[in-house]
Amino acid sequence: MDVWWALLYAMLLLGPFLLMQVSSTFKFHFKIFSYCILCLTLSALAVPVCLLRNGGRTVDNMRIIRAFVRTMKYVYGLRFQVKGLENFEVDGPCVIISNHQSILDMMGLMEILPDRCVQIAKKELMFAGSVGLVTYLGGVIYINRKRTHDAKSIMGGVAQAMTDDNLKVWVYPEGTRNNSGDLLPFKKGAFHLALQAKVPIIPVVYSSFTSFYDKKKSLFTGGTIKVEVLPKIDISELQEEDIAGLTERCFNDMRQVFFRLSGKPYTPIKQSSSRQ
Ligand SMILES: CCCCC/C=C\C/C=C\CCCCCCCC(=O)SCCNC(=O)CCNC(=O)[C@H](O)C(C)(C)COP(=O)(O)OP(=O)(O)OC[C@H]1O[C@@H](n2cnc3c(N)ncnc32)[C@H](O)[C@@H]1OP(=O)(O)O
Ligand SMILES: CCCCCCCC/C=C\CCCCCCCC(=O)OC[C@@H](O)COP(=O)(O)O
Repeated sequence: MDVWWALLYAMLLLGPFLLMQVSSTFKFHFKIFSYCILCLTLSALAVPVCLLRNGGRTVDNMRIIRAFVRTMKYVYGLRFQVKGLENFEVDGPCVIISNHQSILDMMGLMEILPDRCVQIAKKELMFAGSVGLVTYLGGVIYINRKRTHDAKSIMGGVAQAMTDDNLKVWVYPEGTRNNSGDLLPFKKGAFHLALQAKVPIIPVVYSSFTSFYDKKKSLFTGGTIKVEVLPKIDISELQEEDIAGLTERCFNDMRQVFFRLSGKPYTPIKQSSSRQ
């Protein structure tokens, strides 16, 4: 009999806790699901607007996509505090690099996206229904990350297009989403691209999402994201052999700003020693 009483007490004590856990996990997944549905719906609305305004695949469609995506932050209670936007005022093309934490980054990207700017994306995005179609219409450049050789040759073509069509290119040098509260070591594609196109690099840093968005804790609430556009880095004097140093410099500079914006103490590490 005592065992039954003990079980009853345990259920009464643990029940609400378990229910809360289940409901917070459910709420998290529901919010992510709703985000995807919203992206698919807005993309489906944006596609005909892009086609009617600009006829087909062109970077001019990015202005339309940007206008649609900028409305999404209100749905999720996100605010952006942006500093250094004047650093985007460069004459002609450039490579923009930024940290990548989650699919929510699309809102931060579109919040500050300069005109005539396309992004480098994994090719899988092309098959994401209306989202894939709208990214195609906006001029997004797709790469196959599993085939380094193909990715490199596509990036080579991009360097030429940047100067021919006066394009800015946005690259996530971490190469994947990373919500760990730190930066992943940078891949080198963005730096080769800047050197091949002979254009400056503009780093952009977003503060850590972990206080309001954390997959492991099923946390997704509203919050403020601090964004800083850093001064351009001139690469005109650099050669191929300087790429490792340039990558390291950008990684360290951005990591330092990332920790400052996220209100966390900075501890230096070497990008090469943090490679996985
Ligand atoms: C209307 C409502 C809409 C709703 C919302 C929807 C969408 C919004 C619309 C539009 C926005 C779309 C935004 C999409 C964002 C998507 C983000 C992503 O998909 S991130 C993932 C894809 N991106 C990347 O991977 C970019 C970063 N990666 C790289 O740059 C890589 O370097 C690489 C080119 C992919 C190669 O990968 P690898 O793993 O092999 O990298 P390494 O850096 O280790 O390089 C190996 C070796 O090669 C040398 N190298 C690299 N690049 C080059 C080059 N271009 N030329 C010559 N050599 C190169 C490098 O130096 C290494 O050699 P070594 O070690 O000797 O130095
Ligand atoms: C009929 C087909 C239906 C397909 C349904 C697809 C569902 C997806 C719908 C909406 C997703 C909205 C995502 C917005 C764009 C996100 C871009 C992005 O952040 O990609 C992640 C990529 O940077 C890195 O990928 P990994 O972290 O390496 O993985």
